[in-house]
Amino acid sequence: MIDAVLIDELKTLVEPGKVLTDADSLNTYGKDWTRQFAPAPAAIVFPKSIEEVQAVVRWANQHKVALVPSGGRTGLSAAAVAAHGEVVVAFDYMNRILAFDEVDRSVTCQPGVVTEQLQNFAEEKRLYYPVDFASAGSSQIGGNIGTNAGGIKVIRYGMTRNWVAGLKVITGAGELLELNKGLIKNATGYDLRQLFIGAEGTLGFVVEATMRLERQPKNLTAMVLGLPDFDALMPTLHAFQNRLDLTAFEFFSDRCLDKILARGDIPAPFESHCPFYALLEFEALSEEVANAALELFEHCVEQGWVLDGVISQSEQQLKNLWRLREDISETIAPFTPYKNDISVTVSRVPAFLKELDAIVAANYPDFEVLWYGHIGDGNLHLNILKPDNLSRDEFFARCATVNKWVFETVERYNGSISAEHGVGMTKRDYLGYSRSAAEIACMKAIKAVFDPNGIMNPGKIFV
Ligand SMILES: O=C(O)CC[C@@H](O)C(=O)O
Ligand SMILES: [Zn+2]
Repeated sequence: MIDAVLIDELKTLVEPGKVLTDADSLNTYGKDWTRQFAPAPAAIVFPKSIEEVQAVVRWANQHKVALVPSGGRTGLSAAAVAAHGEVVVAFDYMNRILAFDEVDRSVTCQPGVVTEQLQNFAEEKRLYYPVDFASAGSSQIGGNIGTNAGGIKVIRYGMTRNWVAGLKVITGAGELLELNKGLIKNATGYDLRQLFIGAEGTLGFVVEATMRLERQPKNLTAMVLGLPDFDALMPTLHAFQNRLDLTAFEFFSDRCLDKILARGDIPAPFESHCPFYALLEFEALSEEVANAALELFEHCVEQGWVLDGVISQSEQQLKNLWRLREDISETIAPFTPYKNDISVTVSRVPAFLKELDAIVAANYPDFEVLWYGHIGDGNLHLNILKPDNLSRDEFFARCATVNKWVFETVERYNGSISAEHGVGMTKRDYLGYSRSAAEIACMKAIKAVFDPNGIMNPGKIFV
């Protein structure tokens, strides 16, 4: 347990007022969006420089105090939750863009830079930061790197990992490492940068990141298609992918759409009611491309894969169509959803989905089950909504009993029990379904190298 003397010592390492211990701050900074674990940090510290982060980590080593990193707190796996008296290191005051290089097309950021801030900065430079998701307005670059954030454009641009050109980190041992230094080519042995991406702060803290930028997409155009069943999804994806370079291929069920439309602020895509919807996006670079999209639509209708559809004709329509998909997570949040974020290779999605849907239907006959996700990446989000008559604990306990069947299916399909939300505390006990015992032993050994005293976000990913 951390006593007042230790907290006073911590206060000397940062600027005045940058250690908070009031109940409100502990509650706010001690949790992420999972809301599944009660936050109980001992203090929140806000460093303003690399040197201050380093001093905090050294102090934590000296006194064996556990540290939890905190960014935009939009995570969905409880990786940034401090539930056991840890000190939370929040990067809100390290939120500046430090440098831009137009030749390298790179931008150097402090970890607290908000994703949207980077996206807007890139736009000002007539470039593009392509990692995007609904929480881009709050999530921070440090957290995106810690979780290797994915989102809605992965089919074309890949995960955050693809965009990290260099990192400065403070390891759990308190050392500053400068990893890869923005290079494209660097064949000098182990690429330690990659270890810190997706490590959920268990090896050290990212204190600076050089991110790559891309050319801006031109004339982005979205289509929302209504589909009769799951089976129509993959042939539709293949048909479009064969002729168009897609920037997104997402899907959601009618139940998701019902929840969105019930808000009353987003128009329905079209009148027909369909069991499933796909949202695809491409750059309409020429009339030929636009015509190809329409031909593909007609082809899919003829094949019986698509029942109805709409194509965006303006920037506003593009935005509205995207909201049908992007706003699902936030819209269903008040229904206390039980979440699963799973993936398999794209070719295995149809069989996998069928098996899972049967498991879910058999085990949750009285629950409302919502399917959506990044189907073009093989990534499904399964959300189960809590019925009013069940307590939160009862509901989560019932969902957890079915996890075993879901994860066994994931394992049989060589899939992942966490496609893009990370492991944190929510998936920790299930890691063995996706990683072998030998792999987990290697991961633990790696952690011991960078974090010999086990102070960096302990209890996340594995115990
Ligand atoms: O809340 C979820 O289950 C998914 C959130 C996010 O990854 C999304 O794709 O909308
Ligand atoms: Zn997602």
